[in-house]
Amino acid sequence: MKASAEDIEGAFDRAFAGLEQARENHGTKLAPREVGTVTALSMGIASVSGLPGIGFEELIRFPGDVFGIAFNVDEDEIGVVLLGDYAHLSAGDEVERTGRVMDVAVGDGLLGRVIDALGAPLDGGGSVDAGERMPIERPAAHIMDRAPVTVPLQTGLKVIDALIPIGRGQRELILGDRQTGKTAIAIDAILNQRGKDVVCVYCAIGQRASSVAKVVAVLRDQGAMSHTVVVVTEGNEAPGLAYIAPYAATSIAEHFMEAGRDVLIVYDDLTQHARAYRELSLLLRRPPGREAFPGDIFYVHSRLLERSTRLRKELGGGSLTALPIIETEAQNMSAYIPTNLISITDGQIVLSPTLFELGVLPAVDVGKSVSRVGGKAQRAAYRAVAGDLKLAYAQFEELETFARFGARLDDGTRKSIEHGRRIRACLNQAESAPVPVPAQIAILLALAAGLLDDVPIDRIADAERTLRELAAVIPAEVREHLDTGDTLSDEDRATILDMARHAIAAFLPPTTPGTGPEPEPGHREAR
Ligand SMILES: Nc1ncnc2c1ncn2[C@@H]1O[C@H](COP(=O)(O)OP(=O)(O)OP(=O)(O)O)[C@@H](O)[C@H]1O
Repeated sequence: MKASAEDIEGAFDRAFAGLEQARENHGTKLAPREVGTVTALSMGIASVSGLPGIGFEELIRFPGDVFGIAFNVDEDEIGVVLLGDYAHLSAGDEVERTGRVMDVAVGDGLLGRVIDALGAPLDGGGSVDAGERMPIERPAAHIMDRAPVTVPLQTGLKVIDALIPIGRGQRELILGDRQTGKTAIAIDAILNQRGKDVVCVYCAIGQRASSVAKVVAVLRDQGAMSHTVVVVTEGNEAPGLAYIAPYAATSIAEHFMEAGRDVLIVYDDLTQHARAYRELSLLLRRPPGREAFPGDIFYVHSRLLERSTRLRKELGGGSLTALPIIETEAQNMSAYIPTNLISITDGQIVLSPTLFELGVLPAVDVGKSVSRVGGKAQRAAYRAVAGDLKLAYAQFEELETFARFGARLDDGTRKSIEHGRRIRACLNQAESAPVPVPAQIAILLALAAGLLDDVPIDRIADAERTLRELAAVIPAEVREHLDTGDTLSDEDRATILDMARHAIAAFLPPTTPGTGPEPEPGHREAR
């Protein structure tokens, strides 16, 4: 006898009811499990078939708890970026959809920790105690949720705080050839946030383990780890990890920002990030463009850096300041990645190997460096002297070339060169030795007033140190004005200059009675 449609339907209903009963009896939930198969493997990439419902950037689980991100989603094959050691995988392995995108642990529990791009601890300090997880890719804050950059982020480096100031919420690129002190500048900026309620995230991308260990040791020795999270991917790891590291680090930083805190993030460096992405794209057979980078490399970096901002007061008023680092080759700032990043960021600090060799440290090329929004955030006391100093320094850099040829110089030119030399010497600064604001102001005021012009150049370093120490004895009410960022009154300025004049007197050359030292007629008194 043939079964009627009703009979078949009834049989299905009974079967489902049975299943439902079984589920209830066992207290379990039935969930579909979508599995596919690995069809091919190459360096850090797997091709997978049999997952028709997969979403873009969905996380896929491979055997041995290795995860991968669905990057190329085609009709019958998926290109997956592997996040971890893939040596044990082979074609034919079964993979499983997870139904979620890549996320990372965030929260206060991460402070003081060194973790990898997946959030696993690398410092041997036990599991990471984090309250929440956040996706690594998140939309940047809406334009109406952003506030203007008006609060300075002091780096403790005189040359930057005075001439290329950075504001909270700004993105300032650090670029230079290899071994020109790029990392040193970023680390000094982190060290200077001690006791200032600024959380720092240092993201090392594709670096040597020894370099990262050195940075972590400096942060630890100098007491800066308590406010810092370090996210690390090493050069020998899967390129997928290097690719996700800055996004994961940004989510960690954003969590603090959204809780109303000020955050500083350092990406060291995005050249390695771009190379990792190029490697992945070429393996995924995406068409190469300029310098073999894929066409969307600009978008990769712009969507990362757009997440740095300052939020409106109603949203907590937190900020995320980014210091991305880029390595140039033979000072070529017009290569693809440097030009992209220069156009994405709000300014750049350019480091010069020539200055580095001359012992001008930090080797900042002031002429090529710029901060497009930081000027508005700079403290008034700096602003009063920064313009004159920058002009005098730029003039000096131009004239210095002539002086090298041994040309005969007129008095005015010679004076400008001597003044410029003293500015350069005073802006010199050792590594890991940030200078507090009052000390910086004392030095800059003395410089702008020409007080140091008669000090022999070989004694400038000592005179600068004396001025730095002077900051400790500046009267409390003047210090208060310096700390709050108020405009310095004429009296405040006169007090500081008087103290500086006395302190510097010890470094002036001995003069025959009645002949000097003259009160530098060529120089303007500080306003
Ligand atoms: N202000 C400074 N005073 C003295 N030494 C410095 C200073 N800044 C950097 N250095 C030294 O210069 C060297 C290079 O510095 P750093 O590692 O920061 O450069 P980098 O450009 O980040 O290098 P890489 O290209 O390897 O990333 C280091 O040995 C560092 O100690």
